[in-house]
Amino acid sequence: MKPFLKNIENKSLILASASPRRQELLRGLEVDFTVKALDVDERVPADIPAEYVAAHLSKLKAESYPEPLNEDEILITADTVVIENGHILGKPQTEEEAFDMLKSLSGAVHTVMTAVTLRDHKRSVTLEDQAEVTFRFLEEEEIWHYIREYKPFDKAGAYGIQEWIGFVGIQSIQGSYFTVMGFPLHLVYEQLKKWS
Ligand SMILES: Cc1cn([C@H]2C[C@H](O)[C@@H](COP(=O)(O)OP(=O)(O)OP(=O)(O)O)O2)c(=O)[nH]c1=O
Repeated sequence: MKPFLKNIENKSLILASASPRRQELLRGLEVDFTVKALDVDERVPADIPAEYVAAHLSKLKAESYPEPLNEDEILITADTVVIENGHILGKPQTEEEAFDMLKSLSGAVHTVMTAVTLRDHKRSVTLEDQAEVTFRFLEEEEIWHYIREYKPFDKAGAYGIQEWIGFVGIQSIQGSYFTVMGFPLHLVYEQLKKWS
């Protein structure tokens, strides 16, 4: 297939992300890329307001890339946070923590923010997007089924919109599905289109 984006044909895209969802979604833009996993300490200073955390961490991931970028390379990093009542819900560490997170999201609206940073040898841009997600009321048995069968310990807020709990539990979203899943493709595409 001939890709639509011609201006980046001679570029080497590097997705610095361990997330299989981001890899799957970036493939959808008809671009070739390599994947490098980064080891970044994602603890955030307590004084950063919740709405700035995704941008902060996506920039930090881009800055942590260990090698200088060649002229033809474009680095892409991202971060997703779930904000519930002004508080960040990160990745749950235990089943109990996952249960508490999903219980707090049940029957309520929360915000998902994803930031993406694109960096080349001379510039860096961070783009942000957010979506409002409404969960219907979740029964405790439904929450436990999801945690035990799907083990959402690698997901912010303890859920994946692209999995069972998303199918049965999400009543509506306002914003991009892909932003909730962790990678706002339309923003990445628009930025790649501008860069050559
Ligand atoms: C809310 C939500 C999050 N997620 C995922 C996206 C992210 O992978 C993860 C949030 O953690 P992140 O820290 O954004 O990403 P990551 O650690 O998985 O990968 P990396 O830092 O290497 O890029 O939660 C879903 O898959 N579906 C969802 O509905």
